[in-house]
Amino acid sequence: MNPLHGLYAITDNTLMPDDQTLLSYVQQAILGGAHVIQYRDKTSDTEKRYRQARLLNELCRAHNRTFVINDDVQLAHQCGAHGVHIGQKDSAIEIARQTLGANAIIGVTCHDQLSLANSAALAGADYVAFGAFFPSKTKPNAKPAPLSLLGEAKSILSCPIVAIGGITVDNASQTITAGADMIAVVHSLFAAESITQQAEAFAHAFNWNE
Ligand SMILES: Cc1ncc(COP(=O)(O)OP(=O)(O)O)c(N)n1
Ligand SMILES: Cc1nc(C(=O)O)sc1CCOP(=O)(O)O
Ligand SMILES: [Mg+2]
Repeated sequence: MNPLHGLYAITDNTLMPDDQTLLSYVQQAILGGAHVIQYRDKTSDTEKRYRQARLLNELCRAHNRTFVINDDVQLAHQCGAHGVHIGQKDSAIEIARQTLGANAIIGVTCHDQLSLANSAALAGADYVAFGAFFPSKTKPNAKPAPLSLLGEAKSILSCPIVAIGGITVDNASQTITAGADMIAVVHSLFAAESITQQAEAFAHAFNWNE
């Protein structure tokens, strides 16, 4: 299994408010074919975040899935995650690398800007993320990005490319055809009636389009 390819599932502290729901939803996503899991909890409950990050790390390791923490380099280090996803206002890539080591996976948000992706790649990012490609229920104010950006990025970057923002089963193939190696999804996956079936549908989008 390519650890940086396919469906990239991002958790949500509103849709999955307690430990049991979080673990159950993520397990269903994994069974449906999610390759990468990101723990994204925007609360300031340090104790809960540490506990949940450790639980998810165990689950992902047991299923041989890539586990990444959003924003928090120290939490990624403490819970033993494979890596961290950092935005333009989060820690610097150099700090994340120093803290997590040479083998850690460091992903970087690049919004709609190739120049940010170039800088991130030069600084050692393992993947770059662009978005938002469609209106997002999770982040309604995310700046829009054009699909053409994915093809342009593919032609100049050698690291994997993530597409994010409002991705659904219906529009996923547009991002894959345009050049995305991974599609990062919150709402359309974790608010689905059957998370496993929805993850399968996203995973199939890669088989049909590559
Ligand atoms: C895979 C992926 N791509 C982009 C983001 C957004 O990161 P950021 O801009 O730091 O915003 P927050 O997620 O922290 O609100 C992401 N988390 N994951
Ligand atoms: C966390 C995040 N970052 C974005 C960006 O554009 O950088 S869009 C987004 C939310 C993704 O959730 P959904 O799949 O529900 O739209
Ligand atoms: Mg962030």
